[in-house]
Amino acid sequence: MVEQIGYLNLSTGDSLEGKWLGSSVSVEGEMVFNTAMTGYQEVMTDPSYADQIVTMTYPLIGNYGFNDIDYESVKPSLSGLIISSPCHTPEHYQSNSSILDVVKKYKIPTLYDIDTRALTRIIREHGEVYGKITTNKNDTPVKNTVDPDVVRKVSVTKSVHFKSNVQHVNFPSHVVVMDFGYKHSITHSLRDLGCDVTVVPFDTTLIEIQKLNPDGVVLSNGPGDPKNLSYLKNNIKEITEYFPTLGICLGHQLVALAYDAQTKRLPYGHRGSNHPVKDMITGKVSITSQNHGYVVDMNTVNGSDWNISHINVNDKSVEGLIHRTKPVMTVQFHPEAHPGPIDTHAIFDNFINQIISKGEKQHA
Ligand SMILES: NC(=O)CC[C@H](N)C(=O)O
Repeated sequence: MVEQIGYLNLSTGDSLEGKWLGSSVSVEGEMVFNTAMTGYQEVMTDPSYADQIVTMTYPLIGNYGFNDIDYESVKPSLSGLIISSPCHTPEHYQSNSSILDVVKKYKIPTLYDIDTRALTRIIREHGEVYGKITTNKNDTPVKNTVDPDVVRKVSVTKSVHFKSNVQHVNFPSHVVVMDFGYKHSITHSLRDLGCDVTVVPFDTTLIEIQKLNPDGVVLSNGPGDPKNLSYLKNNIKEITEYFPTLGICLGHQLVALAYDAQTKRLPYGHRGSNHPVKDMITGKVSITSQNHGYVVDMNTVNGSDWNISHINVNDKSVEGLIHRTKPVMTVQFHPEAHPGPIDTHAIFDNFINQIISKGEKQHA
């Protein structure tokens, strides 16, 4: 195989030389890094990475291949991928393709033989970094290549219905998932607990959701700066006033914005599968899967309406909110995991318990 040289040019002025994996297609994006040691398939197919170039800090990528089960979306949305060593001889009983097959099939611009740990240090030092994968060493990236309307690119445009995976459950549960770029594991988790699920476009109104007659609503994860969706504030607030609601990641940030809290950019994001989070009610610390560049600013949360339910142990940022009177809870981390530990999977059980026990008070 003839190895073709490619460059990752950064808005910091740095240029890193690597080799193209698959075809040499130039692309720009926001530089982010993920520290998970496994789960590259789930990371590459999580729609929250749209418009971003993802650097995997773990050096060997592709060693257990790709399978049909672990796709988190229909197709990858990330702009580009940066790795150290691709494995061309995967070993796993479920594997049916290699990293090279996948980046070729989905035309993901990818460079390898890059010192991803050195690159991560640059991102950590500068915080907001944009990059261009290119064959031209002198091609400089444009500042901020994240489309303010990026969620529209990954959301469904028509609703999709899924049946529960469980035959006999003793409660009727139909959950609407508002799709800001949802990971399939969120719907799998709900269906495994006995819920029928309808995934609806991100801008579906309360009235349209009421016509579907769900028992609860989940606001999904998704890409971009949550403030770009501030125009949905009133609709999201109305939904939380009417239905038991669970917000996950972007969904959590949007509920906070709907109640006049503010979000802010983290210095370089939390992306990986070993982020410790403390449950402020039980005191228990769980290891969580995370992928976010923004957080809710603790000082702007209205304490008379909301309790902070979870805190990040490392940087003390807000990781969860629970409404004092309404059945509304939100988490910044990923209870559905994929990749990462399932320590916080009970968040879904809590949500279903909220649906069951909400009584009449929400519509009053
Ligand atoms: N995974 C997500 O939902 C990410 C939320 C948001 N785009 C952020 O980066 O903070």
